[in-house]
Amino acid sequence: MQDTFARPIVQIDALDFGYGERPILRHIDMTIQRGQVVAVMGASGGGKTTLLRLIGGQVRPQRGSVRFEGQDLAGASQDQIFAMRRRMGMLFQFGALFTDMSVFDNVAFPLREHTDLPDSMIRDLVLMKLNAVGLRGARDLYPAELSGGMARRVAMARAIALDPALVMYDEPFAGLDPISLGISARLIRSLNDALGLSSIVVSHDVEVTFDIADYVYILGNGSLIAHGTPQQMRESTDPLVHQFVRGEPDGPVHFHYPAAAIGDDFLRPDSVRKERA
Ligand SMILES: Nc1ncnc2c1ncn2[C@@H]1O[C@H](COP(=O)(O)OP(=O)(O)OP(=O)(O)O)[C@@H](O)[C@H]1O
Repeated sequence: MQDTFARPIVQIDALDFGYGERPILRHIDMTIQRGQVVAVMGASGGGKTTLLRLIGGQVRPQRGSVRFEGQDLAGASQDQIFAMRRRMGMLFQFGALFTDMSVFDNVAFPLREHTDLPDSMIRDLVLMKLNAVGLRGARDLYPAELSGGMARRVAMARAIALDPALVMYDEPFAGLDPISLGISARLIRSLNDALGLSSIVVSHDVEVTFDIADYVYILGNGSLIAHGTPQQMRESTDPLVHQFVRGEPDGPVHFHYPAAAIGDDFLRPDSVRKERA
């Protein structure tokens, strides 16, 4: 019993992954401890969403392993992967609610899809989840009638509908105003603690994410460049971490994708003529 609680919910070892020939993630080691909110951060296109897809078993590593609750996804059958996925709640970028369904039906959807529970029990479970995100009273509204922050909270209620062990949030704060952003962040933390979940939050918002995270992994150029507590990240003297934490435009990570010198691309009609010839 002791071991079950001590064992990390997700363990990633020496993982390499690429789409086709193109490497995306290199030699990733990561541990998500039970009960924690863990942030995965880093520059756009760095492979954060891909990492969530690897944990969800939607794609498989080329090398290394991903274990969920001790079970290696690589050796798992499709049925075992489906069973594992039922223990994971996912909230994708912008929540993606079904627009033709009410708030109630959106949250009921995974329960109707994955269980044989009677309607009366589904009703109670949906109202409990909506209550947890403060929207029990909004059950009959449709997504078009919700603010961005409310829609995000409905998506959270749906992500926890099946009582998952792990919830993965992909950019949960994207496009939210500062107040809704603060509410969503506090909610991720309080749902995690009240329901005994473990959470992974992919986000670009350093301040708010550091506020709620127990541990942070920072990805850069496909590799892990740093990990530690938010405090350790803030105090880091590593120039990459420093640039990331402070959102500085200049530093080891360049704003421009590698390109020819500006003088070679502009202001030289002769070179344009040469290219066209
Ligand atoms: N299905 C796919 N097939 C091929 N390449 C893909 C696929 N999905 C993503 N990529 C590429 O993999 C790289 C990593 O993408 P990913 O979405 O994981 O990054 P990210 O860190 O989540 O980015 P962002 O912060 O902008 O959402 C990107 O260059 C992207 O173009």
